[in-house]
Amino acid sequence: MREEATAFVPGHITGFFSAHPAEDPTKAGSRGAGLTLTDGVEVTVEPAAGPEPTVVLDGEPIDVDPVTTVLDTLDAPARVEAESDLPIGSGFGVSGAMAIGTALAANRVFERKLSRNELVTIAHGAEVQAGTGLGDVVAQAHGGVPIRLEPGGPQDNKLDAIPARARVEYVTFGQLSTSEVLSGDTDQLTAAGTEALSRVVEEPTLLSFMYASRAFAREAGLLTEDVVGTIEDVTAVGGQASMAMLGETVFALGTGLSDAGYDPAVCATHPAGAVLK
Ligand SMILES: Nc1ncnc2c1ncn2[C@@H]1O[C@H](COP(=O)(O)OP(=O)(O)O)[C@@H](O)[C@H]1O
Ligand SMILES: CC(C)(COP(=O)(O)O)[C@@H](O)C(=O)O
Repeated sequence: MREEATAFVPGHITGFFSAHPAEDPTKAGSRGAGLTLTDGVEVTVEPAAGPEPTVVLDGEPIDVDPVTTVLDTLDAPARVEAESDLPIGSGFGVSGAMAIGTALAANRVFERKLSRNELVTIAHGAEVQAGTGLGDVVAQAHGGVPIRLEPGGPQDNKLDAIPARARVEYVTFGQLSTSEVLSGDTDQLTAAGTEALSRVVEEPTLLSFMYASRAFAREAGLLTEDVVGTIEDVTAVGGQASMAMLGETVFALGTGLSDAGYDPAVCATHPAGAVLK
């Protein structure tokens, strides 16, 4: 057994998505598109001192169901320490990042000898089962600007990508519970997500991704006053912004938010996917 291993996982902002439930959580998931980010989560795994696993995020103990499930599945009694550039619960896929980072690092520390696809499948299934996400894990494993054409883990889904990179700015106003939204009626959201995906498939550019994301945000009925006002401010100065699903967060390409007078966090699209360091 190794002493410890660390993985870096990019954050993932979903612009739009449709929900595709299935009995088997490794086959369930979402279609959609989003941006993976150079801001992300660094996850370090070491054997736990006692029999109980512990999970710590930015110095505070935390319960993240998908992480517990990943540790159980890998039979890895571990201490997981995560450092995040991004807030949890605000649409950046932090729970998914912790799940896949834990899977990659625990596989190494406990010498489980699973393949990358097997580890991504475990993390994806754990995230879907917990209701904390549907497509973040596979997007975060891929990197870039992934288009999720078919739902599910790596054995079932189909991914493409927008061949582009960009500076990304974001501001967060608060949290939105992904599991609450996903456990409600998702019909309207899925209809809007399907329409948005067909636009981006027809024209896989960042600009069409932003148009499709804004239309989705409007139609999905999830906008808050702060989010609407901020998107309008960016539009007024000729920028491109939309809402990060599912969080009270606005993201913009280039200098959209700073041009509109905000003081955003700044990063870029991530060129690769989750990696062991
Ligand atoms: N202080 C906290 N704030 C938000 N989520 C928390 C907190 N502590 C634990 N959690 C858990 O973390 C997960 C966050 O999932 P989610 O809302 O999908 O976030 P993200 O958008 O970052 O993936 C949930 O399982 C939630 O129960
Ligand atoms: C939008 C969401 C269902 C949740 O994303 P988050 O709140 O960041 O966990 C995502 O997993 C997706 O399928 O696109």
